[in-house]
Amino acid sequence: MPDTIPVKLKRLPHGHGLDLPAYATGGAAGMDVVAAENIVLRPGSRHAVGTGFAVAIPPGYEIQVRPRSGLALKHGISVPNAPGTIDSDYRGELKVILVNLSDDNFPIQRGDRIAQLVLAPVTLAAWDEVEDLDATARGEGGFGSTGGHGSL
Ligand SMILES: O=c1ccn([C@H]2C[C@H](O)[C@@H](COP(=O)(O)OP(=O)(O)OP(=O)(O)O)O2)c(=O)[nH]1
Repeated sequence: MPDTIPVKLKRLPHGHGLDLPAYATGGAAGMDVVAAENIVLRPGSRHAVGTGFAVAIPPGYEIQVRPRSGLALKHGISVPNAPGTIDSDYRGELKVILVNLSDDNFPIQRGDRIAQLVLAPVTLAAWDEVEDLDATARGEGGFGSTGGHGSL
């Protein structure tokens, strides 16, 4: 079993009675998180869905907000900013931005599992500004420079 990291969580008034984010299986990487509100997501629309809680993530970590594959595949419900970033110094309500990519209304009930949260370590970069970068075989090639999507 991986180590667990304590993360402080504060329920907000409208979050009382809801399930806390939880790992659905022993090997799950993400905790399923539930909606704290009822809403109908119309085709093509987006909404920042409240979860009813705020967190204090330890320094050196972030929480990533990721879509659930079942909702994406069956209903076209995704997280347009995936993975959403919850910073360790953020103290507001954790929200899940959802987008409805289907042609049908998608009703969300309070308590429905809408996304998953992954606690992840953060590595900070320190820029080292230089005049020249080391040469590589790729060079400036990118954005399809190695060919299309056919096999190599
Ligand atoms: O899916 C998300 C993404 C962000 N946040 C919260 C936590 C995060 O720490 C804060 C800021 O997010 P981000 O840095 O992605 O937003 P921004 O558009 O750059 O806004 P800001 O200028 O407030 O940083 O908003 C959420 O609750 N859910």
